[in-house]
Amino acid sequence: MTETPPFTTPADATAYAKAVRLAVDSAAAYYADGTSTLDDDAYDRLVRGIAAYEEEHPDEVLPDSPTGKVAGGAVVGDVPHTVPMLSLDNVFGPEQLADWAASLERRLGRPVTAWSVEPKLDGLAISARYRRGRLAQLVTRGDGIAGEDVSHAIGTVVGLPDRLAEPVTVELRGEVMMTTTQFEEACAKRRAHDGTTFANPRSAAAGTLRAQDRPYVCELTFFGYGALPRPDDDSAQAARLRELPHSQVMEWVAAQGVQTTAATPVAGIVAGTLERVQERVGEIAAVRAELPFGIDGIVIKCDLAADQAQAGFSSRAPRWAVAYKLPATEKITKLLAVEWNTGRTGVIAPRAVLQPVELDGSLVTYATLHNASDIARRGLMIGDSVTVYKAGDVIPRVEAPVVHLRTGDERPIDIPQVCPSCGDAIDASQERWRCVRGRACRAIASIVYAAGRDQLDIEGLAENRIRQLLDAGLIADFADLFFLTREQLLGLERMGATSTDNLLAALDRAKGRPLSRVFCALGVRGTGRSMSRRIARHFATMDAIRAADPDAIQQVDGIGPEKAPVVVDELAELAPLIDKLIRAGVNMTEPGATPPTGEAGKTAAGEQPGDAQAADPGTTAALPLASMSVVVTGTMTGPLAALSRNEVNELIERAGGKASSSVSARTSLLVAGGKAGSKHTKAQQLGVPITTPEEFAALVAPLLESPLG
Ligand SMILES: NC(=O)c1ccc[n+]([C@@H]2O[C@H](COP(=O)([O-])OP(=O)(O)OC[C@H]3O[C@@H](n4cnc5c(N)ncnc54)[C@H](O)[C@@H]3O)[C@@H](O)[C@H]2O)c1
Ligand SMILES: [Zn+2]
Repeated sequence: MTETPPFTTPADATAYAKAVRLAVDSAAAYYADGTSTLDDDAYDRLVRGIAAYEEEHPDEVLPDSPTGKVAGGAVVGDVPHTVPMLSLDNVFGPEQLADWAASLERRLGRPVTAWSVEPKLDGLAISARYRRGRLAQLVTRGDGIAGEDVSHAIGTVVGLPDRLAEPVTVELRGEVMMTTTQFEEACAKRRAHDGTTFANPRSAAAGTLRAQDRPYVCELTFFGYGALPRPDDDSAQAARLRELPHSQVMEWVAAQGVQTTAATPVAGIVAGTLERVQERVGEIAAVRAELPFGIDGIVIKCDLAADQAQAGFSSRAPRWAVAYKLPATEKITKLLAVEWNTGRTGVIAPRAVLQPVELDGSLVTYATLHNASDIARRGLMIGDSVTVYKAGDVIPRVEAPVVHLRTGDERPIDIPQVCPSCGDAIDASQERWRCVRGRACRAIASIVYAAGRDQLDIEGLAENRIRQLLDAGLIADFADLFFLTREQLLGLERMGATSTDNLLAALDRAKGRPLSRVFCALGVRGTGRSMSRRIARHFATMDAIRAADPDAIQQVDGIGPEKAPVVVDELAELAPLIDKLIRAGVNMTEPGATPPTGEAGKTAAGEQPGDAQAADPGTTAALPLASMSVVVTGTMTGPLAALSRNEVNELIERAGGKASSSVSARTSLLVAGGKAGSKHTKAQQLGVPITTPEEFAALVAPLLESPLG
């Protein structure tokens, strides 16, 4: 398997010239404001094709070819750099990394003593010139030899102080970027100003840094990755900075009050071996999706100044450093269609159908479009080229149309006038559209969900039977199931005495399920299985849940200020259904849980957040998985073999732990059964303890014996 993404070599001189033109134009647009018609992957493949052609036809190389040039030769500047600001060469996998290291060591004639491994921040390079400790000038990279003065941005860049701790004259180099929060704020400001947004954080940062006369100010972030004394500075301080290993230069930078990645989950490290380098690459890749800022790879450098000095530079990049590229999280593809679906709760949501595209290692065909006003705001059309983003476990989303790729054949997106499921009217009073029938619109879906194995687990109640009951007018929601009589059931077609008695018995068992299952069966928007368990454990009774206001609901782990009012509203809407369930004698308590203290009718638990959080003191701390975050993957064996994944998660939570679906640096334990895949690899990379299903069953043995409800 080759590690380099595929590329096409131009067939002849004409195709080569065309490719060079496209590359130069794209790079010019990319560095100006990020409006390139190519995504990074397509650009990189284009340039590799150009390079391959030039290797075969060295006498045909065009003067404006992007190969061997910083920024593809597409950018200029008028402020000369004291030391060139270069690009980085790329590797795409462990073999290429090993090849690169081997050729570097051949050049040095000795092994590299130590490697420094840092995240490759996805912003733009900047040179920050300090004079006697005061920030005097900001210069972009430009063509590497000279950049553009952007000193007007001084004061808007978090992490780049006006004054250093010491009155030194030094040039700091690093990346200017936008964190996720800064990007969202910037988009909101721009939307309020002219109705448009930025395509992505990188181009937002590029545009913001160069913009001089915007009526609104957007905040940026700086992370340092280098410090250079002036070439003519012969002070002891300057000599020291030139001789220190890169890792210690970075400590000095941080001590000056400048932000580095040291305080982030992807802090730079020093690695003694290439194996450790590769391991760190895996660790950084594993947490990428959870970082509050974008990275597009890992930078590997010789740590020692002597190694760097001896390795030197090519015209485009240092020979002592390389960028290990991670798979792209953003690509341009075609919007083929928009589907509108009415969900279980009556919400009508648009979904983008895309020309399939590989993002962060998986093939993406659908992406979320949020709602109708979002589509209008972005001005999307069918047939548009759109940028799509996906990283880790996030749901892929359409970011923006690439407007200048339009051909004129694009068509407006049809916005439904009636509910796509039942044809009734749409309630468009909120951003999130709903069928006026609400949950009743898709009653069948709600009932199938409620009867499912992870909710009420009503054995033998298949979808066609539910449809039959709905059509016969015997039920309208799932609470009605509990009022069905033997006679009513016997009166149905294909329903014999045995099936009837089995179903009635199954319904009787379902009435005794724990509150977590009953709550989950309600299908409250924004609460799935694990959230339902947390809510049930926190409040212990349905009465307590219903009495909670948004503040009180927010005491539950994972419910924020946005979700809390939705849960409260949903419960109000579901009140008749819940009342009916209570009348039917369905259990409304969570075994083993105690209601929050101070809970007496309508008490606002928000006034005593401390009390509310300490829901069941003492008891949880003694449980085998107290305060542990546990992830389960692969096929369960031994005592766990008979349990569904949801039941294993319930077991984890009964044992005091938190069941999670993805491995991160915060995971305490991975239970890995047969055929465990990427989660197992990720846990190994992160050093998360791994256990077998059998060992895990032994650990939670006392709780395994208790009934599953
Ligand atoms: N879409 C397009 O049309 C288009 C056009 C041109 C370039 N590009 C993209 O830009 C890339 C090449 O651009 P480039 O030369 O600006 O960057 P690069 O990928 O060659 O990397 C060099 C840059 O990495 C940055 N960097 C981040 N973290 C660093 C660290 N810890 N240490 C040192 N440097 C660090 C610095 O800004 C440095 O200038 C291409 O891979 C391509 O994907 C895209
Ligand atoms: Zn409807």
